[in-house]
Amino acid sequence: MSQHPNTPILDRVHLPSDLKGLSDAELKKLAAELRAETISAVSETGGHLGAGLGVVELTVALHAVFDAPRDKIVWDVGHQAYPHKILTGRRDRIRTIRMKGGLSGFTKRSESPYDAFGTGHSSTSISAALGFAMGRELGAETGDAIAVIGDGAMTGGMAFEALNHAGHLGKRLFVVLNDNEMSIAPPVGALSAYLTRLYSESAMQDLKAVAKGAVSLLPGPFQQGAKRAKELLKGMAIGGTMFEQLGFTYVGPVDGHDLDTLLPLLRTLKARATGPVLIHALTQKGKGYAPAEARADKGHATARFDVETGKQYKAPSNAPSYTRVFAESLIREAERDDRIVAVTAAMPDGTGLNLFAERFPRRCFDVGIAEQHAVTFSAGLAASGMKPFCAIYSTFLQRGYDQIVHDVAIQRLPVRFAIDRAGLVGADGATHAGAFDVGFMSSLPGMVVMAAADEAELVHMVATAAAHDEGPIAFRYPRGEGTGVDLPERGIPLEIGKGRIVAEGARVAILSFGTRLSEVMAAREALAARGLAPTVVDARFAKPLDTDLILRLVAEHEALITIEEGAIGGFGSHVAQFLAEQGVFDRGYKFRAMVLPDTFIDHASPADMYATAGMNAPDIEAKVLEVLGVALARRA
Ligand SMILES: Cc1ncc(C[n+]2csc(CCOP(=O)(O)OP(=O)(O)O)c2C)c(N)n1
Ligand SMILES: CC(=O)[C@@H](O)[C@H](O)COP(=O)(O)O
Ligand SMILES: [Mg+2]
Repeated sequence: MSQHPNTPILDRVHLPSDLKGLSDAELKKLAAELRAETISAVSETGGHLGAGLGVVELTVALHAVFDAPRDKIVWDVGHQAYPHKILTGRRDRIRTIRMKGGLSGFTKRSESPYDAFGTGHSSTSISAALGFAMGRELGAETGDAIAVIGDGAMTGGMAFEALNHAGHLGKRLFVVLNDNEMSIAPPVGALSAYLTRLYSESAMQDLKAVAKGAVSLLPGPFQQGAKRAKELLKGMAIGGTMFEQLGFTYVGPVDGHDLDTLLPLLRTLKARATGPVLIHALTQKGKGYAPAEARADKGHATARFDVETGKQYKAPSNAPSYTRVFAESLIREAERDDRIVAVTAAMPDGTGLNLFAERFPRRCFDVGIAEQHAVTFSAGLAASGMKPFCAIYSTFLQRGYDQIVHDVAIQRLPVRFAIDRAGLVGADGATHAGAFDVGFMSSLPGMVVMAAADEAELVHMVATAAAHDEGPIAFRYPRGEGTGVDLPERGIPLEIGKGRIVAEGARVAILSFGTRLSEVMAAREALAARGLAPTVVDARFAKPLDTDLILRLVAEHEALITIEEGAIGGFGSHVAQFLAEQGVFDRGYKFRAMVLPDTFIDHASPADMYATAGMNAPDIEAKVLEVLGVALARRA
């Protein structure tokens, strides 16, 4: 069907196969339309903007040259995949992204055959792409494997594990290093400096010659006896790039926004590559949208915004965020104790340690996206007598678990783990849920595990951690705003292993661990209408348990219910284990543990996710009635 010449090309593109018939000039026009559509969509939904704008041309070029879904494109982290989603049959749903029932904010296999691999956590793409490549070598029905990994993600250790293995195997694999000189914050580390040298010391390869068919600029494997890329890098001390030392053909640096370069380059590489190839593409995070380009984070994450002005529509906050309360409390403790230092893994702003770094620049370390290193680096700091606060989101702390066990717990080193984003986090969905830290931390001998019920409790827990030198200690708190409770002038160290009674009552005792406490109190209010008034306790500690208090509650109540923002294996499991060992269940004592269900809960608002998990006030009310055998009359 002939289209009106002014019909946007994007209106004609539903799947990557629709790109094959487009000329290079039309592909360039498409890129401009795709960028505009990405900006428009994110302005309505909020989400990750800068990274996607930085890969618009790469997205068009990769889908024009390669043949997804047979060819597997793996987007590292996946936060840059909005343009990819628009080109792969999801333009009609892109304005549902990160919303309940909508598209995931990252790539997700169950969402589309074009999402070759689920991402969300950084630095996994090369490993996954190599897996696809070796599957192909062994006869799987797949084509090429292409990992698109950012300069920030490249600082993740597993990226090097994968490069090392890929270089060893020597099989055809493409790695596009999307180098925009940004992580969430400006990147840290020697690798970033090295990458900068790669394109400051060596002329940007003028690969336009490739467009004329002259391939003389490409490295040796692409033509007999020709000069290798090393000619372009001969000024480098090591004679060739680090990537070549690892067995890759290094191609670059190239302009990652120039389709006149990218298209012929990718076509040539696709036609000729016989082994692993790393294409070093220079891009700009937030490219093509001035308000994003101008921001310090280049528009990494954004609320909904006005396209014309870039002004974000941010709901007014009623209370400081838990993150801010943590950071300000830590600063106050650090003013009194110069042994306190802080460690973040590429999340200075997300953890609030950017505030700490402003105050104590020499005592704050951003190690890059390197959680394993962050943990053992903290262990080294503790072993040297410092008081390290290792601030890592619950979900990302999973990356450093062996280091927590082997380097911290076994040696009983007093590392303080500030575990932010505990529980269900909302729009980032299942990959970012802080669901498991209570379980994996409280099973470790000698680990103290706390959860703040509100931001005032968090202030005291920071003080408790600062004072606790006997071994490792962890405290968790959720994403987002606090409850608005008054904050104490100064944190007072809590007695380790002791909970607090929040409300005296009868018949049922609810032992709450963390911020479900507010929902518990709301349920208690609703139960009053039925003449029921449960005792409510803020456990404060999952380890060590307040066993005296638990036994007293058992003695004084018919039933005990625990609740926590975590999966099975955490606080409730430890209470159940303790009661079982005490023989409490032998006499049929009633006990329920409210934990996250044994499933991964998709993105929505945190309240909606907790409703799905059955852990809001109505669910708690129902649990009390169920354990007492009281029928829950239909609520009007
Ligand atoms: C293991 C892990 N740690 C931290 C994060 C948080 N995070 C998301 S994106 C990002 C920066 C990624 O930088 P880069 O790879 O350069 O991509 P860019 O945003 O620059 O496109 C970080 C630290 C994560 N997703 N996974
Ligand atoms: C893509 C990624 O992993 C981070 O940007 C993450 O989304 C940050 O989460 P917060 O928004 O909770 O800081
Ligand atoms: Mg980057």
